[in-house]
Amino acid sequence: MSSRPLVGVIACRRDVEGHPAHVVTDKYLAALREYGLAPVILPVWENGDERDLLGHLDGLLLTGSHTNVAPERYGAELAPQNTRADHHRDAAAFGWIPAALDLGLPLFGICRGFQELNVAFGGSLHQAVQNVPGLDDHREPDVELALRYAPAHDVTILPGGRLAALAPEPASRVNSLHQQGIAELGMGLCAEAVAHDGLIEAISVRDAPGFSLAVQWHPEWRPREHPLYDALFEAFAGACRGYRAQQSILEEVEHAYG
Ligand SMILES: N[C@@H](CCC(=O)NCCCC(=O)O)C(=O)O
Repeated sequence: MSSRPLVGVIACRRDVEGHPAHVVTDKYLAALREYGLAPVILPVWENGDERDLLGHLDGLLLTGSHTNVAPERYGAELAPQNTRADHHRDAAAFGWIPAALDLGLPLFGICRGFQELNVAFGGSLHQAVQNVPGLDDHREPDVELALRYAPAHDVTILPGGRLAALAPEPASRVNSLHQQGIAELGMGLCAEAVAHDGLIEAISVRDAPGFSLAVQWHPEWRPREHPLYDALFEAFAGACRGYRAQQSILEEVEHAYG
Protein backbone atom coordinates (compact mmCIF):
# COMPACT_ATOMS: atom_id res chain seq x y z
CA MET A 1 0.00 0.00 0.00
CA SER A 2 1.49 3.39 -1.00
CA SER A 3 2.89 5.34 1.92
CA ARG A 4 2.90 8.50 -0.18
CA PRO A 5 0.54 11.18 1.15
CA LEU A 6 -2.75 11.36 -0.79
CA VAL A 7 -3.39 14.81 -2.26
CA GLY A 8 -6.83 15.65 -3.61
CA VAL A 9 -6.75 17.61 -6.87
CA ILE A 10 -9.93 19.48 -7.73
CA ALA A 11 -11.23 18.80 -11.25
CA CYS A 12 -12.89 21.11 -13.74
CA ARG A 13 -16.01 20.27 -15.76
CA ARG A 14 -15.59 20.16 -19.53
CA ASP A 15 -17.21 18.32 -22.42
CA VAL A 16 -14.94 15.62 -23.80
CA GLU A 17 -16.10 14.11 -27.12
CA GLY A 18 -19.65 15.24 -26.32
CA HIS A 19 -19.71 13.88 -22.78
CA PRO A 20 -19.62 15.94 -19.56
CA ALA A 21 -16.26 15.12 -17.97
CA HIS A 22 -14.10 15.90 -14.94
CA VAL A 23 -10.72 17.14 -16.15
CA VAL A 24 -7.29 17.88 -14.64
CA THR A 25 -4.29 18.72 -16.82
CA ASP A 26 -1.34 16.40 -16.29
CA LYS A 27 1.16 19.06 -15.13
CA TYR A 28 -0.58 19.36 -11.73
CA LEU A 29 -0.59 15.62 -11.20
CA ALA A 30 2.98 15.18 -12.48
CA ALA A 31 4.26 17.90 -10.17
CA LEU A 32 2.68 16.28 -7.11
CA ARG A 33 4.14 12.90 -8.13
CA GLU A 34 7.58 14.50 -8.66
CA TYR A 35 7.54 15.61 -5.02
CA GLY A 36 6.61 12.18 -3.64
CA LEU A 37 2.87 12.74 -3.33
CA ALA A 38 0.02 10.56 -4.62
CA PRO A 39 -2.47 12.70 -6.56
CA VAL A 40 -6.16 11.80 -6.46
CA ILE A 41 -8.52 13.59 -8.84
CA LEU A 42 -11.61 14.91 -7.05
CA PRO A 43 -14.78 15.05 -9.18
CA VAL A 44 -16.95 18.17 -8.89
CA TRP A 45 -20.73 18.37 -8.89
CA GLU A 46 -22.84 21.53 -8.50
CA ASN A 47 -25.21 19.66 -6.17
CA GLY A 48 -22.53 17.48 -4.59
CA ASP A 49 -21.32 17.52 -1.01
CA GLU A 50 -18.18 15.44 -1.10
CA ARG A 51 -16.70 16.95 2.04
CA ASP A 52 -16.27 13.48 3.54
CA LEU A 53 -13.60 12.86 0.89
CA LEU A 54 -11.27 15.27 2.67
CA GLY A 55 -11.06 12.96 5.69
CA HIS A 56 -9.15 10.48 3.52
CA LEU A 57 -6.65 13.05 2.21
CA ASP A 58 -3.33 14.52 3.36
CA GLY A 59 -3.51 17.65 1.24
CA LEU A 60 -5.71 19.56 -1.20
CA LEU A 61 -4.63 21.24 -4.42
CA LEU A 62 -6.90 23.82 -6.09
CA THR A 63 -5.73 24.03 -9.68
CA GLY A 64 -5.85 26.70 -12.34
CA SER A 65 -8.54 26.80 -14.97
CA HIS A 66 -9.59 28.85 -17.97
CA THR A 67 -12.96 29.26 -16.27
CA ASN A 68 -13.73 31.88 -13.65
CA VAL A 69 -15.36 32.08 -10.24
CA ALA A 70 -18.96 33.25 -10.75
CA PRO A 71 -18.93 37.01 -9.98
CA GLU A 72 -22.16 36.74 -8.01
CA ARG A 73 -20.09 34.93 -5.40
CA TYR A 74 -18.36 38.22 -4.64
CA GLY A 75 -21.27 40.53 -5.35
CA ALA A 76 -20.24 41.67 -8.82
CA GLU A 77 -21.96 41.84 -12.19
CA LEU A 78 -20.63 39.61 -14.96
CA ALA A 79 -18.08 41.54 -17.03
CA PRO A 80 -18.19 41.13 -20.83
CA GLN A 81 -14.63 39.72 -20.76
CA ASN A 82 -15.77 36.99 -18.34
CA THR A 83 -16.95 34.35 -20.76
CA ARG A 84 -16.21 31.02 -19.10
CA ALA A 85 -17.85 29.65 -15.95
CA ASP A 86 -17.78 26.35 -14.07
CA HIS A 87 -20.51 26.24 -11.44
CA HIS A 88 -19.67 22.65 -10.52
CA ARG A 89 -16.12 23.67 -9.72
CA ASP A 90 -17.31 26.72 -7.78
CA ALA A 91 -19.67 24.62 -5.63
CA ALA A 92 -16.92 22.09 -4.85
CA ALA A 93 -14.20 24.65 -4.14
CA PHE A 94 -16.32 26.78 -1.81
CA GLY A 95 -17.37 23.67 0.08
CA TRP A 96 -13.90 22.17 0.35
CA ILE A 97 -11.93 25.30 1.34
CA PRO A 98 -13.58 25.82 4.76
CA ALA A 99 -13.73 22.07 5.35
CA ALA A 100 -10.02 21.64 4.57
CA LEU A 101 -9.08 24.54 6.84
CA ASP A 102 -11.24 23.11 9.65
CA LEU A 103 -9.29 19.85 9.34
CA GLY A 104 -5.93 21.64 9.20
CA LEU A 105 -5.39 19.95 5.83
CA PRO A 106 -2.48 21.45 3.86
CA LEU A 107 -4.09 23.65 1.21
CA PHE A 108 -2.31 24.84 -1.94
CA GLY A 109 -4.06 27.11 -4.44
CA ILE A 110 -2.86 27.90 -7.95
CA CYS A 111 -4.26 30.64 -10.21
CA ARG A 112 -8.02 29.99 -10.16
CA GLY A 113 -7.42 28.21 -6.88
CA PHE A 114 -5.75 31.38 -5.55
CA GLN A 115 -8.77 33.41 -6.63
CA GLU A 116 -11.15 30.90 -5.03
CA LEU A 117 -9.35 31.20 -1.70
CA ASN A 118 -9.68 34.97 -1.80
CA VAL A 119 -13.41 34.82 -2.57
CA ALA A 120 -13.93 32.14 0.08
CA PHE A 121 -12.73 34.72 2.63
CA GLY A 122 -15.04 37.44 1.34
CA GLY A 123 -12.59 39.03 -1.06
CA SER A 124 -13.36 40.20 -4.59
CA LEU A 125 -11.77 39.94 -8.03
CA HIS A 126 -10.99 42.12 -11.00
CA GLN A 127 -12.53 40.31 -13.97
CA ALA A 128 -10.27 41.99 -16.51
CA VAL A 129 -7.05 43.13 -14.85
CA GLN A 130 -5.79 44.61 -18.11
CA ASN A 131 -8.61 47.18 -17.99
CA VAL A 132 -7.85 48.36 -14.44
CA PRO A 133 -5.98 51.69 -14.41
CA GLY A 134 -2.43 51.22 -13.10
CA LEU A 135 -2.40 47.44 -13.61
CA ASP A 136 -0.72 45.67 -16.48
CA ASP A 137 -1.96 42.91 -18.73
CA HIS A 138 -1.30 39.61 -16.96
CA ARG A 139 -2.64 37.36 -19.68
CA GLU A 140 -0.46 34.82 -21.41
CA PRO A 141 0.84 35.50 -24.91
CA ASP A 142 -0.67 33.45 -27.73
CA VAL A 143 2.48 31.42 -28.31
CA GLU A 144 3.67 27.85 -27.85
CA LEU A 145 3.13 26.27 -24.44
CA ALA A 146 6.71 26.50 -23.15
CA LEU A 147 6.73 30.25 -23.88
CA ARG A 148 3.25 30.75 -22.41
CA TYR A 149 4.48 29.35 -19.07
CA ALA A 150 7.86 31.08 -19.15
CA PRO A 151 8.63 33.70 -16.47
CA ALA A 152 6.84 36.90 -17.43
CA HIS A 153 7.05 39.40 -14.58
CA ASP A 154 8.73 39.99 -11.24
CA VAL A 155 7.11 39.45 -7.87
CA THR A 156 8.30 40.82 -4.58
CA ILE A 157 7.88 38.47 -1.64
CA LEU A 158 6.70 40.34 1.43
CA PRO A 159 9.07 39.96 4.39
CA GLY A 160 8.03 38.04 7.48
CA GLY A 161 5.33 35.97 5.77
CA ARG A 162 4.87 32.28 5.17
CA LEU A 163 6.11 32.53 1.58
CA ALA A 164 9.18 34.49 2.65
CA ALA A 165 9.96 31.71 5.13
CA LEU A 166 10.29 29.16 2.35
CA ALA A 167 11.41 31.25 -0.62
CA PRO A 168 15.09 31.08 -1.61
CA GLU A 169 15.15 34.78 -2.56
CA PRO A 170 13.07 37.88 -1.61
CA ALA A 171 12.02 38.35 -5.23
CA SER A 172 11.46 36.17 -8.25
CA ARG A 173 10.26 36.18 -11.84
CA VAL A 174 7.13 34.10 -12.41
CA ASN A 175 4.85 33.12 -15.25
CA SER A 176 1.55 34.90 -15.76
CA LEU A 177 -1.57 33.36 -17.34
CA HIS A 178 -4.57 35.12 -15.88
CA GLN A 179 -7.13 37.78 -16.76
CA GLN A 180 -8.62 37.96 -13.29
CA GLY A 181 -6.89 39.06 -10.08
CA ILE A 182 -7.46 40.12 -6.51
CA ALA A 183 -9.34 43.41 -6.14
CA GLU A 184 -10.11 43.31 -2.41
CA LEU A 185 -8.23 40.89 -0.17
CA GLY A 186 -10.45 38.64 1.92
CA MET A 187 -10.64 39.10 5.69
CA GLY A 188 -8.26 36.74 7.48
CA LEU A 189 -5.90 36.45 4.52
CA CYS A 190 -2.33 37.77 4.35
CA ALA A 191 -0.75 39.16 1.21
CA GLU A 192 2.49 37.23 0.65
CA ALA A 193 3.77 38.62 -2.65
CA VAL A 194 2.96 41.43 -5.06
CA ALA A 195 3.66 41.93 -8.75
CA HIS A 196 5.54 44.85 -10.23
CA ASP A 197 2.24 46.76 -10.67
CA GLY A 198 1.09 46.13 -7.09
CA LEU A 199 -1.32 43.27 -7.85
CA ILE A 200 -1.36 40.73 -5.02
CA GLU A 201 0.05 37.46 -6.38
CA ALA A 202 0.34 35.24 -3.30
CA ILE A 203 -1.76 34.89 -0.17
CA SER A 204 -1.99 32.76 2.96
CA VAL A 205 -4.63 32.10 5.60
CA ARG A 206 -3.52 34.02 8.67
CA ASP A 207 -4.78 31.58 11.34
CA ALA A 208 -4.33 28.30 9.47
CA PRO A 209 -2.30 25.81 11.54
CA GLY A 210 -0.66 24.23 8.50
CA PHE A 211 0.38 25.01 4.97
CA SER A 212 -2.18 27.35 3.44
CA LEU A 213 -0.61 29.20 0.55
CA ALA A 214 -2.03 30.20 -2.81
CA VAL A 215 -0.28 31.83 -5.74
CA GLN A 216 -1.52 33.52 -8.90
CA TRP A 217 1.26 32.05 -11.04
CA HIS A 218 1.82 28.43 -12.13
CA PRO A 219 4.53 26.72 -10.08
CA GLU A 220 3.44 23.30 -11.37
CA TRP A 221 5.12 24.14 -14.69
CA ARG A 222 8.55 22.41 -14.59
CA PRO A 223 9.00 23.18 -10.87
CA ARG A 224 12.47 21.64 -10.60
CA GLU A 225 13.75 24.28 -13.02
CA HIS A 226 12.61 27.26 -10.94
CA PRO A 227 13.87 27.77 -7.35
CA LEU A 228 10.67 29.38 -6.05
CA TYR A 229 8.36 26.83 -7.66
CA ASP A 230 10.59 24.06 -6.31
CA ALA A 231 10.53 25.55 -2.81
CA LEU A 232 6.74 25.80 -2.91
CA PHE A 233 6.25 22.15 -3.85
CA GLU A 234 8.92 20.97 -1.40
CA ALA A 235 7.15 22.87 1.40
CA PHE A 236 3.71 21.60 0.39
CA ALA A 237 5.00 18.01 0.16
CA GLY A 238 6.63 18.34 3.56
CA ALA A 239 3.40 19.64 5.04
CA CYS A 240 1.44 16.73 3.53
CA ARG A 241 3.96 14.22 4.92
CA GLY A 242 3.70 15.86 8.33
CA TYR A 243 -0.08 15.75 8.18
CA ARG A 244 0.04 12.07 7.15
CA ALA A 245 2.32 11.24 10.10
CA GLN A 246 0.08 13.13 12.50
CA GLN A 247 -3.00 11.31 11.23
CA SER A 248 -1.26 7.96 11.56
CA ILE A 249 -0.47 8.68 15.20
CA LEU A 250 -4.06 9.70 15.87
CA GLU A 251 -5.29 6.52 14.19
CA GLU A 252 -2.94 4.39 16.32
CA VAL A 253 -4.04 6.12 19.52
CA GLU A 254 -7.68 5.68 18.58
CA HIS A 255 -7.03 2.01 17.78
CA ALA A 256 -5.17 1.44 21.05
CA TYR A 257 -7.51 3.32 23.39
CA GLY A 258 -10.72 3.41 21.44
N1 LIG B 1 -9.51 31.90 -15.36
C1 LIG B 1 -8.77 32.64 -14.33
C2 LIG B 1 -7.63 31.78 -13.81
C3 LIG B 1 -6.56 31.60 -14.87
C4 LIG B 1 -5.91 30.23 -14.86
O1 LIG B 1 -6.04 29.44 -13.93
N2 LIG B 1 -5.20 29.96 -15.96
C5 LIG B 1 -4.55 28.70 -16.21
C6 LIG B 1 -5.39 27.82 -17.10
C7 LIG B 1 -4.66 26.62 -17.65
C8 LIG B 1 -3.81 25.89 -16.58
O2 LIG B 1 -4.38 25.18 -15.73
O3 LIG B 1 -2.59 26.05 -16.59
C9 LIG B 1 -8.25 33.96 -14.86
O4 LIG B 1 -8.35 34.16 -16.09
O5 LIG B 1 -7.72 34.75 -14.06
